Amino acid sequence: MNVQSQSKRIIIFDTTLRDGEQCPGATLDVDEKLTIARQLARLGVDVIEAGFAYASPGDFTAVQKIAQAVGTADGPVICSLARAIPNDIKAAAEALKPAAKGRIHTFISTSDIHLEYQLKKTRGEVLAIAEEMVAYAKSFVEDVEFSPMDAARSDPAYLYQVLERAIASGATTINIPDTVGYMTPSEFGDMIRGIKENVPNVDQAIISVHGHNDLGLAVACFLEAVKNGARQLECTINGIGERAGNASLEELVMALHVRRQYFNPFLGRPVASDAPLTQINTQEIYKTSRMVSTLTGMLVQPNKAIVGANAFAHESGIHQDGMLKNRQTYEIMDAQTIGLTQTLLVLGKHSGRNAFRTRLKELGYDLSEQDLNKAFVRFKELADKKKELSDRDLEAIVNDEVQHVPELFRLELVQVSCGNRSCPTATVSLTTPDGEELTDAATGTGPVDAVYKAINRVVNVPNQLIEYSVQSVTAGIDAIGEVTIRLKYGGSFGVVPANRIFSGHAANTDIIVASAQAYVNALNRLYASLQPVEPVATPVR
Ligand SMILES: CC(=O)SCCNC(=O)CCNC(=O)[C@H](O)C(C)(C)COP(=O)(O)OP(=O)(O)OC[C@H]1O[C@@H](n2cnc3c(N)ncnc32)[C@H](O)[C@@H]1OP(=O)(O)O
Ligand SMILES: CC(C)C(=O)C(=O)O
Ligand SMILES: [Mg+2]
Repeated sequence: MNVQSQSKRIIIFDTTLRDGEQCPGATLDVDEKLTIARQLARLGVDVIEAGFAYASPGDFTAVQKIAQAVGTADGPVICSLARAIPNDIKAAAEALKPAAKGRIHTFISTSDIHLEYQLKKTRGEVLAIAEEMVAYAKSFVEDVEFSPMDAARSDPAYLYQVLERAIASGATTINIPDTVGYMTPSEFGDMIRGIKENVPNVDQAIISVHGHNDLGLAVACFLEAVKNGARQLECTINGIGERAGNASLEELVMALHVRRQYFNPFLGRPVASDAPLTQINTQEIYKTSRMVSTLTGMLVQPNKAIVGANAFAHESGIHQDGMLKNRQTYEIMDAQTIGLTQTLLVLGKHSGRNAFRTRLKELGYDLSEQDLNKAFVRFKELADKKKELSDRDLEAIVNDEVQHVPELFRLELVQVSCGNRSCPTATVSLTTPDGEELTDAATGTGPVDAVYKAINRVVNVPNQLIEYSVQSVTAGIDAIGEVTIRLKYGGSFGVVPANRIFSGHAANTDIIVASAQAYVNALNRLYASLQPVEPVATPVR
């Protein structure tokens, strides 16, 4: 059998639930592990290393439950780690029983430093243990993986010998770990080529790689390994794991996806083939990343490749301009490929007019060139003070700088009666655009609601209040209350874009008065925008 050369695709072995969980503070309970395992199956990983069954009763149960619930015939292989010790292997075999496809992953160190100080054993003793324990694991399951721990710092001649014996004893996957993240990519590639060339029975097993990110090189090492014959990659979601973490699944998968034509020849495929190199459903990547981050409490740094908050966000004007003209000017992947809805154009001090105009249009403002320039000056001034400008900031800029709304309706009087034993009632008087003073009253769920209902009876423009906020701008009992209102047009004249928001703003020591003024302010903007096409006015009493 020539297992290795038959494999024209890359097997993704996820160890988030084993090595990933080994990072300080990332401990998961059984249910959390099960939740992640289900998501890993949706993501399409080939193998889930569900835990280290011997390590604790909780890990045993987690491996067992995952084997039962996720390890179905058409699901992933479920794997448990085990030291090269009979009791570890027995526990792994027992926990994996419910899995349709179970794998025991047994390991023992091969570097002199580990042999001398950790295991206190000779090379000959470790060779014999490896051989014996692989055979023992094989007595339980067909699928056995063997790892010579700290392979990267092991004497190559000894490493070849151990691997040959492990394969002869039944290992179907030989996994080559850079346990301490020491190697450079070309050295790692050379190590894999050395194994291919010097382990006589290597074709009877899949060559796998496992690596850590102590020098930030794990993914780069793995890609060199693929070029030299590795066909299984052991990795974790968000790259979590022991110390600086493991090689990150999303980075590996997307590197192989985006650059598949570069990697094709190394897998014996035609260069131009567009067929995926892994069976990962890339659209599940972002969701899986969020889930792992939430459940482990391990935050993802914003500039993390693929899944960081900034991975598909652009702030600088030149990039945003390019993106708006053609996404490929500044992106090598489509955000949708990893399950995000879209690329983000973040408006900040580095942004330019094109992105500013585009976002305003999305918010329903189609400004003339002159107005746009005016608003843009204000935008840059504000952006110097704030890291990121929200849609609300943009609305405020346009409202203040561009739309000098005439005071069509003017608040003359607002009076409320409320308390714990009375129904909140408000009376308002407004001067209308025709100069007439109208008064009306209404009851509501509270004083502000009553005021707004009374104002609506006078103004008579259908609208939907979508935000009301009140904040104090000075300290103490006599603080000034600042009220901000956001509303949408609720009618059907068809002249106001459906997404257009009208904001109103007012400050007063009496928050009921501030609320009434802010509302009238927003209604004036809405009313003004309706005027040229359809005179709604003539308030009906
Ligand atoms: C590179 C890796 O990621 S390896 C996996 C690391 N993961 C973990 O260690 C998490 C789970 N571990 C545990 O829960 C515990 O360490 C246990 C249950 C496995 C063992 O606990 P203890 O019996 O108390 O041993 P302890 O952890 O103190 O020491 C490890 C022992 O295993 C031995 N050992 C380490 N690796 C191996 C191996 N691959 N095969 C055989 N023996 C090993 C060590 O030499 C040491 O033996 P000693 O006690 O005779 O000196
Ligand atoms: C158990 C082995 C594969 C490991 O995690 C390592 O060497 O880093
Ligand atoms: Mg590891």
